[in-house]
Amino acid sequence: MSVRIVDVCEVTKPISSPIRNAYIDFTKMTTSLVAVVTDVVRDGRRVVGYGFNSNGRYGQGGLIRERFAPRLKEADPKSLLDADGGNLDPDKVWATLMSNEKPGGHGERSVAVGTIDMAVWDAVAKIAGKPLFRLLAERHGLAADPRVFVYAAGGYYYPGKDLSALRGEMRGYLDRGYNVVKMKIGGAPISEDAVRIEAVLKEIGSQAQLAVDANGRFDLETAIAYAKMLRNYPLFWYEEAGDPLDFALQAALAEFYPGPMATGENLFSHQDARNLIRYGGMRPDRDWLQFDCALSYGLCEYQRTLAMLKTHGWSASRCIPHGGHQMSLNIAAGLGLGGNESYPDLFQPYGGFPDGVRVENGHITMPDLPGIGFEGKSDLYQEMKALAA
Ligand SMILES: O=C([O-])CC(=O)C(=O)O
Ligand SMILES: [Mg+2]
Repeated sequence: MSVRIVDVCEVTKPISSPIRNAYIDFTKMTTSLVAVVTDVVRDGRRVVGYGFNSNGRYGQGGLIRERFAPRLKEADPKSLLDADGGNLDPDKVWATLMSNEKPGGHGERSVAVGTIDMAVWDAVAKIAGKPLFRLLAERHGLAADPRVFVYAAGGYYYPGKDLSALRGEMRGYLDRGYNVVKMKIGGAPISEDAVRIEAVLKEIGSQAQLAVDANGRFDLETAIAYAKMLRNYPLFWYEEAGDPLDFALQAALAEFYPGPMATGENLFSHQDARNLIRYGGMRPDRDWLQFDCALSYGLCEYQRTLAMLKTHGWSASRCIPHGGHQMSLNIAAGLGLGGNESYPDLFQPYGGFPDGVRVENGHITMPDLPGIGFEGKSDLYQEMKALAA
């Protein structure tokens, strides 16, 4: 049996809402939805792999349609296959996507490639007839753990949102089974943010822990001022204080903030991730890494990032990716990450879990669906099917 990619389709979809973090609002946010259509038939249906990019970087239709999809469609189909020709080889597909691309400058193209890569892995696992997390665990000689820690991200600035609305939002997450919640900081004066944090801490009490996210807004002086305020609270983490590429700022901050810090969602290659590990002063015993494969060249690249972390003494369990998608849930369950982000009320239908999956004590259990599991989430699959089925 041979496998052939017969089409790569893309459509750009809105994931807009009036929310705001310290850096951007999401009133015009979009995502690319991609389908990699194969000529393989499973259970009477053509195998189609699906992917989309995480929130925050907009759709990548131009790059996908003009540069990356044509490379796959023009490639010799045999050059994309694994050793026995029975499935696609994601690394060979990745190398084809990245042919004639210079090193460095990892910007939008890492999002475009990450989106296609998600669809390729979905197709590969479906052709293998397995959930992606089981396929990944097998390939790495690991035991899959379908139980994955998830936390509820939200707490955005929103027109007219007062403290009681913020508290109500957080209460809603606790009611849905989460025990870690996240809110935005840095989009208001520090005194106001301190009041917001106190209000949330009062609401969640001992039922949950709070993480805060500055979205890269602060200069060193402000990051330190916040560190001095935040260190008075037992926070789950202090996220992305300064510019994602300002490793010196991140390293300096550790002197002022003994608690856990998190960053990495805006680093888009294993080389950028390596620079954070080399120069960012991140502490493998307490800090968290948030690289998101759907923004950073996909799972092929994420596996290189995990290998790099290992050589630097970091455990995969320190990774809790940004993005709230099922792709990272599979990586977490298959490769032993520390968990995954989730946005219970945002970016639908792309984020979240298959229908019927519930959060219990801050964890979900992955159902055994072939591929990434998108077919188990009916509102999402509806959009995917409309693109290609
Ligand atoms: O607001 C955003 O851009 C999303 C974000 O940082 C997160 O989920 O950590
Ligand atoms: Mg963040």
